Formats: sequence, structure tokens, C-alpha cells
Amino acid sequence: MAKPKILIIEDDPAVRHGMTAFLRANEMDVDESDTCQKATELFRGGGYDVVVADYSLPDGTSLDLLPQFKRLSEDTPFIILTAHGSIDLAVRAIKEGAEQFLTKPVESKTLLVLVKRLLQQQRLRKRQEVASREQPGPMNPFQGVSASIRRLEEQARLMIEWDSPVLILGETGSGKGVLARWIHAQGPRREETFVNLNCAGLTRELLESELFGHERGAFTGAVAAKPGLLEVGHRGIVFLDEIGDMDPAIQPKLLKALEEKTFRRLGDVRDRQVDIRLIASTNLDLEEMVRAKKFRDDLYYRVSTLTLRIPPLRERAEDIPVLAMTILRSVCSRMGRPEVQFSARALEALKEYAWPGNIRELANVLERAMILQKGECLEAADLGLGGRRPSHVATEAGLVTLKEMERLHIEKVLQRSGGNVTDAAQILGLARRTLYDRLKALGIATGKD
Ligand SMILES: Nc1ncnc2c1ncn2[C@@H]1O[C@H](COP(=O)(O)OP(=O)(O)OP(=O)(O)O)[C@@H](O)[C@H]1O
Repeated sequence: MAKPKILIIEDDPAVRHGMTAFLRANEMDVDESDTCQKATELFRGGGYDVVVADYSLPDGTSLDLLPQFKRLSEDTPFIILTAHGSIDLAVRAIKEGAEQFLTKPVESKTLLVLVKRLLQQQRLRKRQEVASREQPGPMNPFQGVSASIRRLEEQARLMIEWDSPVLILGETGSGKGVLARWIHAQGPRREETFVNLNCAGLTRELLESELFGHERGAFTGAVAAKPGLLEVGHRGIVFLDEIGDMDPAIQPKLLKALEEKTFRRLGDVRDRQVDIRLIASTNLDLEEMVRAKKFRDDLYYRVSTLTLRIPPLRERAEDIPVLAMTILRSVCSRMGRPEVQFSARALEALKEYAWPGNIRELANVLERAMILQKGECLEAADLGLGGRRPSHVATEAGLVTLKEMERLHIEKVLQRSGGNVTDAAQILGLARRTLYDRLKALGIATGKD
């Protein structure tokens, strides 16, 4: 990954060299200028992530540069340094669009922290922009014509207004998260936060501190206090994915938060008030887990007040064409390609296949097909379903071969890591090379690393 690129504009050589050397030693790419003119030339070349400029320069001030630079690149943060900490100047600088104002002498470490924070904010902003462009609104979880999906929509609409918890049941990849987001977007809490947490694979300590937060010193490594998701989601919706995997020791605390609307951060002595709507989901049989005493019955009764069950794709094959076309359209637009159609045979193949990984698997198959084929029509052979098991062979719901399970699991982890193979390999406990070999053997395309 390219290093962040910083432009330092400072006419005092000692100060300039000091800042440059320190930022370079901290993995940043630094260009220097001692005048406004040279800085303008450099900045026009583009690609700067942060500008650090002394106020007073031999041929002008950084307030002369600021509006020009903002016109050229509005998103590049601008830090102004000055020897005279004047409130007036600071107010003008901020009004003109400067992100920060620092009084000299500036400690290198302070500058580094500030630059890093601005870089992080910039990254976050970009990610949010991308996300909002990719998803103009929440996805429609009820695409299709089947009676079961219409029934699900009717039931879900009845549940929107209330504060009672909702339990969403469904196989892996069937769209439980999409439905939870839809409920949030339609309901009275839509302006408030939606936070989600996957309870699977987290140690008890981590899950507890993620949910309830902790005070400083609550455990080794708790160097600062941190609010939990219940606090962050106050007034909004907390979506707990895979609640069946929640450690039994945490379950009574969650029940207390739901029933009494209070909870306690780890290491804290006082209760805090919280108002959340809980949406939980699982692909496990929670009732069976209650019978087997693996899940608390009181929590089960509380979270399952309102239950929605998403049918697996293979039970609503008539919905597959609509879903596939919607997903294909969004893949094309993400890739900047003109719209692609399915051949009649390809649609048949999609309907015949069992889809043990449900909509997630469908989306992955279509994305891979689009990466590998460049024409205007997707044929059955382009889908690569040949080696996979058609629906009439999958005799019992959810029963798949070990190889299919491996493929599904890898696809799921890749999805969670945003397609990043290095991160996925780490989650799977594999060497990156080994994961690449498995991807090749299973015919999984990633599109990026
Ligand atoms: N109605 C839909 N339209 C388009 N894409 C969808 C739809 N439902 C789900 N998807 C896509 O399928 C994938 C899986 O969806 P989601 O994460 O909601 O499933 P899930 O049931 O919560 O999965 P898991 O059991 O792994 O938690 C996501 O990439 C999502 O974008």
C-alpha cells in the first residue's frame, strides 16, 4: 500500500527538516517547500493526503494558499502552524477551511498524532461515501414472487413500529442481516444508530466488553474506558448476529439489559440506563438448544417475542430469477460494466441448484461469473455450477458435502473480510499461500486482495 503523502511548507530549514525527518521515520512520504509558489506547483501535481503549512512565508501566508488548495482538492486536510497563537488568526483559518491550527514550537509527536488522526478521518469519510454510493438505501429483503416471501413481508411490516425484540431465523446467507437493516430503516428508530455484533467466534471476555463496554483497568489491557455497543446503540437498534453462540455467562446480563433497561460496564459499580431495540438472528435451532440447556430459556422467551423465519432459497426457487437479476445489476454497476443478461438456460441452472449458502452464495457465484466472462449474456456454463450439487441431490435441508461446506465457509469469511485474502487467511488460520491454493482448487474468485 502506498504511504500517505504529506506536503510541508515551512521556510525555516531547521523546523522543516525536523518535521520531514520525523514523518518520514514514521512511514510517510514527505515533500517540502519553503515558499508559496513552490508549494502551489507541488500541490497542483496532486496526490497529497495532508498539508502542513507555516502561516508566514517569504512570498505570502498560508491563508493565501488555503482557498486555492481547497478549490483543487477539498478533501485534503490543511494544518496551519504559527509562531503567534492568535485567536483571530485561528478563527480565520478555520473559517477558510483549515482542519487544524497549531502554535509553534510544534512537538513532532503532536504533529504525527494529528496527521494520523486526519488521515484516519479521511479514510472513514471515503469509506462512508463509497458505502452510501453503493447502497442508496437498505436492500429489499422481500424480492421475489413466492407466497413465503410475501408472507414474510406481511409479518415483518407488522413488527416495524414496536420496541419488542425480534428474532430472525434462517440458514446461513439467507439475508438475516439485510432484513434487520430493513426493519431499522423502516421503523421509528431509523434516525438513530444501527449497531451490529456477530457473537460467533468471540471469546467470552471480548464479547462481554464489546457489548457492555469497560472501565479503565477493568482487565489487563483495558488502558482506557470504552463504551460498549449497547451504549453506542442507545435509542437505536442493536443487531446481534448468531446469538446462539453467545456464551451462557453473558446471557443473563443481556436479559437484564432487555428487561430492566440497565446494564453495567465491566469494572464499573453503577448501572447505566439504556433504551435499545434488539434484533437477534441465528441459523441454529434455538429451541433445541434451550431443551439441551445450551441457551437460557428466559432469554430465549424474551428475544423470540416476535420471530421471523426467512425461507432458504431452495424452498422458493421461483424467486431466484428476480433476485439474480437484481444482484447482477448491482454487480455490473459496481464494476462499471453495461448491463448483462442471463440466457434462458442459465436461469434454469440457477433455479435447479440447491444454494446451501443461499443469497450470499448466489451473489458470490454471480460476481465470479462477471469477473471471468466479458460478454453481454451469461450462459449456464459461465456460472460454474457444474461441480456443485443441484437441489434434487440435497435431500435434507442444509446437508451438503464437506467440500461444499469448505467452499461456503471460505466464501463467508472472504465476504466478512471485504474480499481481502490476507485478512481472510488470518481468520481461517491458514497461510496466505495455502488459502490461494484452496481458492484455486474450489474455483473461488476474489476480485481483489
Ligand atoms: N434481498 C437481497 N437482495 C440482494 N442481496 C441480498 C439480499 N439478501 C441478502 N443479500 C446478500 O447476501 C449476503 C448475505 O446476506 P446477510 O449477511 O444478510 O445474510 P445472513 O443470513 O445474515 O448471513 P449469516 O448467516 O452468515 O449471518 C450479503 O452479501 C447480502 O448483500
